[in-house]
Amino acid sequence: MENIDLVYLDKMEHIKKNEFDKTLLDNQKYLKNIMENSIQYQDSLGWLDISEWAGETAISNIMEKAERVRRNADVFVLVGVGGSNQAARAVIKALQNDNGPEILYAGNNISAHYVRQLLKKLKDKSVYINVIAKNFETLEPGIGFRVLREYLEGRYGEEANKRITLTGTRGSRLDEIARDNGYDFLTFPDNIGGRYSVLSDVGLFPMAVAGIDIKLLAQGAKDMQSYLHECDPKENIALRYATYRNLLLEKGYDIEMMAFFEPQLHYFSKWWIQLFAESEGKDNKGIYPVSVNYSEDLHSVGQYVQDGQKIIFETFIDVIEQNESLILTKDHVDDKFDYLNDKDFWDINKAAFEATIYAHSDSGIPCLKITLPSLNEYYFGKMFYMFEFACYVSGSILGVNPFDQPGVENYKGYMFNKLGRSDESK
Ligand SMILES: O=P(O)(O)OC[C@H]1O[C@](O)(CO)[C@@H](O)[C@@H]1O
Repeated sequence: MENIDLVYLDKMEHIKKNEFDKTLLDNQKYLKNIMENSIQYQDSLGWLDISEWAGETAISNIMEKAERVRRNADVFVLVGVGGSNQAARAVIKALQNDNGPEILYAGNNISAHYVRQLLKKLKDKSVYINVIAKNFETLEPGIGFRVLREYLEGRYGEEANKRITLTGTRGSRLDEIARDNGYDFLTFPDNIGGRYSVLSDVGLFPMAVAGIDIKLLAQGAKDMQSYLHECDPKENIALRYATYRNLLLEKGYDIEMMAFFEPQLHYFSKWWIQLFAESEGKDNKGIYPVSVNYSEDLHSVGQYVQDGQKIIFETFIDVIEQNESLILTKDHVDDKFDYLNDKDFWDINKAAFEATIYAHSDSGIPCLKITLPSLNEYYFGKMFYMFEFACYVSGSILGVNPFDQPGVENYKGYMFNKLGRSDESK
């Protein structure tokens, strides 16, 4: 199988070749530190070797449990927020085909309107849910679970417990609730934070329920792991990516914009945003990660990217293998689009991609291009592992702890006060 590739386009030479080579050499010390299993973040590195939580036994256990739900569910509701739902949602939204249960999402907002609409969608359907939360203190999944639990008990009575799977850390409140009520329980690994948890029960169980080939996804991640751990450091895509982005930050490029022309990648970019924002945005440091869904967003932020302040660099995802075809046929109306007759949407989209990256890099915007051989489970696995690894390297270069998120707690304190949470309910 081919690998993911990284190309850097920089017409104005913001980063000179010798500067890059020298910095890359210098940054190899961070890679070495990671490979030598630095003890610094030992309690957060359960994702680094995927065999710990996504080895063969784990995968077959997940598949067996998922098969029971797949056979019986019309609708499967994933209840979770942030690292607890983003990775599964990214893959399911991109790759799920028509067979298997419909996957819905709850516990990722506190909107009365959203939850009411969701409950309407469950009517007359066979409903199963999976609640995923590391500590089960976050408000969104907490009250999302309560609403759905009441709904399921109202509809199925004592049988409701067979329709509920909880994913939490061993010994957590969620674990106790599962034991007290006879719910199925999966493990949220203690040694993995939410945003790094895709290759564990957290990300893989909902994917398997949706019919995603999780074996292939784990294989992609495993191959990327071996490559990143064994390749020549000068070729290491994660080290190169981390080096480019930190050099660009030093030169005033404070915003990284992930850009793609396949809407299938929308939720993947949301996963990527959480990964880098929570890992690097601390101690008054970090690149601000955002994403754009081109070509649509060329008609909104495209103007700013091209002509606005030069504070943005773009990371394009270029999908190589054509995954669909739609030919524009000649039409009886003279709509002035005949120059596109017999052309495939795929090729028109590619032309838009090439024109955009040319126009942006030509006007001095530094552009990274990640070539993705195909949009399938295998390459999603590779991308997940590559970006997680790169985030660890990049956070180390930046000098921050890539595994905590102390800032998130701030607003929570004020919100809990407003809502009257007492110390006893902690
Ligand atoms: O799995 P939990 O504990 O509900 O946390 C969900 C998410 O909430 C956050 O703490 C942010 O509020 C993320 O870091 C995390 O992924």
